[in-house]
Amino acid sequence: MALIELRDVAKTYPPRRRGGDPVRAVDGVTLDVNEGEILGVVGYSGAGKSTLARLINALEPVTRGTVTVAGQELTRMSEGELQKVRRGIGMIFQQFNLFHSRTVWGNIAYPLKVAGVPTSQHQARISELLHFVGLADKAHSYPEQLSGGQKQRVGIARALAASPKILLADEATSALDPETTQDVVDLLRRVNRELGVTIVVITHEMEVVKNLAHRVVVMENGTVVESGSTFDVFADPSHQVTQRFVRTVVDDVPSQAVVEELRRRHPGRLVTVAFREGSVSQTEVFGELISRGVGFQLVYGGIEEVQGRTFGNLTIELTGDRVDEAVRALSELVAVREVS
Ligand SMILES: Nc1ncnc2c1ncn2[C@@H]1O[C@H](COP(=O)(O)OP(=O)(O)OP(=O)(O)O)[C@@H](O)[C@H]1O
Repeated sequence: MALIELRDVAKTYPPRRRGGDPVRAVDGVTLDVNEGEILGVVGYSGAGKSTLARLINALEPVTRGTVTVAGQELTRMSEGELQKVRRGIGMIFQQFNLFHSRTVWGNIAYPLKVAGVPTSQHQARISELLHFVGLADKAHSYPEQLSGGQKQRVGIARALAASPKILLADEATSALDPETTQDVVDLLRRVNRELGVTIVVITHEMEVVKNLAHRVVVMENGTVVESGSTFDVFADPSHQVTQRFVRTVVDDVPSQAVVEELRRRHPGRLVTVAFREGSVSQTEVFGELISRGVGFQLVYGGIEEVQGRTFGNLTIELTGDRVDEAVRALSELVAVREVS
């Protein structure tokens, strides 16, 4: 059984205007989050990602369907039981949501108090958390004295204070620069690997998903339009929304404007060849060309690495007498697209 299970979950809000239509923020989502995994939830603004997070951590009731966390179905729980579930789920946010009038120490102590951890145990726990997030020297600083990345580290320490099994990260890196984002991504990976915390990462940043998530779901208009392993989603995005997201970080297929430029400079036959680690190697593909005396030149594309496996699209200009025969042979081995 998955740690989090959503079955046909819907959340509808009342119309924004009198006489308007109800807002279907989440509209029939079924998904599992397995224990120990990092799931990326991707979608444009308004797709329903934050609403989904609020349904998972029981901040709001569903309109339809069921949410089950660690075997317990939320709709069947009393408010007291729901509070316990919420305590087992840490949250971090884009704007960090720290208490500005409290020190770093005070911010991390807060959830310990709420969880009823005796004050005598605070010192050891807070010190352990500060070391884990690399802020041992900032215990007595106030949030305004910290950088964005440091604030998010405090947010992570605070979210982990009561030892949750699940961490929900809602656009947690969206306010950070790329380098700081990578530091926070590295820290979240340690949270997952070293502490065994299951993480749901809600984001529109594909670089974060690529570097962090094991699996991805893509949302549009409250529904899941695509899901799969991070490798498969990046290597072979099928839905148009997914393709647009993936293109923000993987730009290995030439756009129409680039094709026109390539055509001007390369009179030979242009084809795009898709490579996937674990299937046919580049040596085999280029071997087919060489054995037929076909000239080739790489004119566009690149090879990416996701989850330790490589994939990519290479656009090649082919020249020589036996090009047609070579393209037929290549098509037996890999996906080949004509560039026109
Ligand atoms: N409390 C609410 N009352 C009414 N409508 C809401 C409420 N919360 C969200 N919505 C609407 O539900 C839809 C989904 O919103 P949601 O915030 O879940 O999307 P999102 O993918 O997280 O987008 P963003 O990244 O912009 O927050 C939007 O149309 C939003 O206006």
